[in-house]
Amino acid sequence: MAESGSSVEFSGSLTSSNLPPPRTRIFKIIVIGDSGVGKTCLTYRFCAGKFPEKTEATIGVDFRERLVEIDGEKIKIQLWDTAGQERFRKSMVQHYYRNVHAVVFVYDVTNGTSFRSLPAWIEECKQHALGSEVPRILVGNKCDLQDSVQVGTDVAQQFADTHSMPLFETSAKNPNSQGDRGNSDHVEAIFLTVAHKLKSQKPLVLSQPPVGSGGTINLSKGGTEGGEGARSWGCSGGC
Ligand SMILES: Nc1nc2c(ncn2[C@@H]2O[C@H](COP(=O)(O)OP(=O)(O)OP(=O)(O)O)[C@@H](O)[C@H]2O)c(=O)[nH]1
Repeated sequence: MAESGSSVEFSGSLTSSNLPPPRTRIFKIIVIGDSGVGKTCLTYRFCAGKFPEKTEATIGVDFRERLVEIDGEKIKIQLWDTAGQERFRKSMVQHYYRNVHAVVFVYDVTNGTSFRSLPAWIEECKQHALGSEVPRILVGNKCDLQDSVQVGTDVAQQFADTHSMPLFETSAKNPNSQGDRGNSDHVEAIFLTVAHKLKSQKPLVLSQPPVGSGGTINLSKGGTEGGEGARSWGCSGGC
């Protein structure tokens, strides 16, 4: 299959037997926020269908993907789980801000500092040409820890409105903890909502996640179990 931008020479007549298979669209969604807010758990929850038994701080970026079918079309949702710790992210930043279709900002409802960091994360996205024209959502995670909540829904909703983002409060650990959601999986609904929005916007097709021209893609990171298609990307040297 040709990569985007290259041409394919084709001779002979096109019949249903020699037509190339339809390409699967890939939506690249980056997940951003302070260290420990639950980005790995949320992405794992969506791609592997469960809460990971243990996680370690993400180094560089991990990506997980899941094939879904929306209105009869198979779509690959690729979630890029970025490192929250500055020391683990700076070499990779250029890589994960390329060809992004949507951004998910995450804070921890039990950690006011993670909420107050959001303007800085929004600013970093803007500096990489990801402003309000790119679909963005705000997720308040760890709602299962009801006795420790520091960031109320009203203040979060006000922030989301100011930045024209929908707000979702959820829990990667107990995704059914939202009373109004009954037995449905709230984490699932959040990412599928983003995918529906992207599908209606007919975004770019990517054949593969972009691999940086410089540096080494390092397929090693302990700690998290992989979801469907889970890979871990660390980058060393010249990234
Ligand atoms: N109670 C509860 N704990 C959670 C939830 N989501 C994540 N955690 C816990 O929070 C800790 C950090 O979760 P991670 O998913 O590794 O956080 P992260 O944002 O990926 O962190 P970095 O990789 O350092 O950026 C882990 O101990 C998780 O088990 C949740 O919804 N509820």
